[in-house]
Amino acid sequence: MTTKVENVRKVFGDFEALKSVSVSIEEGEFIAILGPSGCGKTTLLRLIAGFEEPTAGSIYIDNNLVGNENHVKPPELRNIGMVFQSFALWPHMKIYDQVEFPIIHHSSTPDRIKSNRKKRMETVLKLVGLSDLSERRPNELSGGQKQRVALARAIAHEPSLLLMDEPLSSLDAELREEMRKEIQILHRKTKSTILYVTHDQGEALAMADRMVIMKDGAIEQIGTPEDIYLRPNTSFVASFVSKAILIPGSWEGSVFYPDAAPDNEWDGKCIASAFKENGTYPVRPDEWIMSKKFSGIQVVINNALYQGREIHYSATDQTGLTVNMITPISERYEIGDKVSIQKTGTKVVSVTSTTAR
Ligand SMILES: Nc1ncnc2c1ncn2[C@@H]1O[C@H](COP(=O)(O)OP(=O)(O)OP(=O)(O)O)[C@@H](O)[C@H]1O
Repeated sequence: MTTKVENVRKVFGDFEALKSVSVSIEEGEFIAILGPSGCGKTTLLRLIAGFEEPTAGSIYIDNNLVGNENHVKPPELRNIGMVFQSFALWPHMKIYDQVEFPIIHHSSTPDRIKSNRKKRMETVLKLVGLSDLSERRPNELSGGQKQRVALARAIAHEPSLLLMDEPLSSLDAELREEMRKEIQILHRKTKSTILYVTHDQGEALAMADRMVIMKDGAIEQIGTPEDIYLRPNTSFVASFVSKAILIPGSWEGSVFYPDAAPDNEWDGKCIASAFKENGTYPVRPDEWIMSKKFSGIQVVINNALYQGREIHYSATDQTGLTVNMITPISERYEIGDKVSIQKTGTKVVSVTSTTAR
């Protein structure tokens, strides 16, 4: 019962919004699609939903061909549920009727649900905590409650695939956090397959079983959150997801020598070949250590943001490269301080310095 996108291309006029995208989603998986604005996330979701026709390639849901350049099965005949960023609720309809709508009208709704409609409605409304509000209309609900109606409507007919397009983007930070948890609980309870579009890396890292990282209409990397965060395959994934900076230097096998501190040796066994080919090493802000006592890349601190448990420093090296660092609160430096920075795990070369604090 997988969903498969095979070599799907989508062209609008003379603009190629998707360039031969392929991805296979297993039953019950939570997949987050992450990428900058305009990279084709929504287009991919709309193609899977059946709102768009592929220019080339094929889409399969539950092993059935649902779309290619000659044939597009309409959304209501695909076994899917959808949640949009705008909620898309009908203003004059009671919550109960909104949630019941797909059970009655989707031809893919299983007969056991159609014939036990009342029971299913009780279950779904309870699952999203709306049992007491079902007689209300959308204008009588808060943002979070409306979001839950949209979720309930999307899952009521037990779709095999749930498509969510930035479903939390119109909620404030607190509600967003709460709804994130609810979606995760819902996923665990319903075991539905979820395709979740977002451009919030924290959200994707926290929620997904696997992440699909897109750029310019193509997939850059597919992997678990840990793979993507710790072992990016491309410069784009390293900087977009992990906020890594690419340090220039030279590679000898799996050892890296940064240009700015060539006596330092960085272990690069887990670094992808793309970085070895372009002579860089990706370092995340939390991977730096700073000191006046060891030899490393010399930088001058130009900004320090106190964040309670940690400090976010920004510093510039002699070439003008700006490095962002997150360090424990115990390490305090002033703006204008000259310090050495090294990647954690590097063999430390001590220097005798009278300026050491
Ligand atoms: N119907 C259309 N006609 C022409 N161009 C379109 C159409 N739909 C999308 N595009 C273009 O295709 C590209 C991908 O759009 P899409 O909405 O998929 O991006 P996105 O990654 O979801 O972006 P965002 O995060 O801003 O929602 C964009 O450049 C967009 O302008």
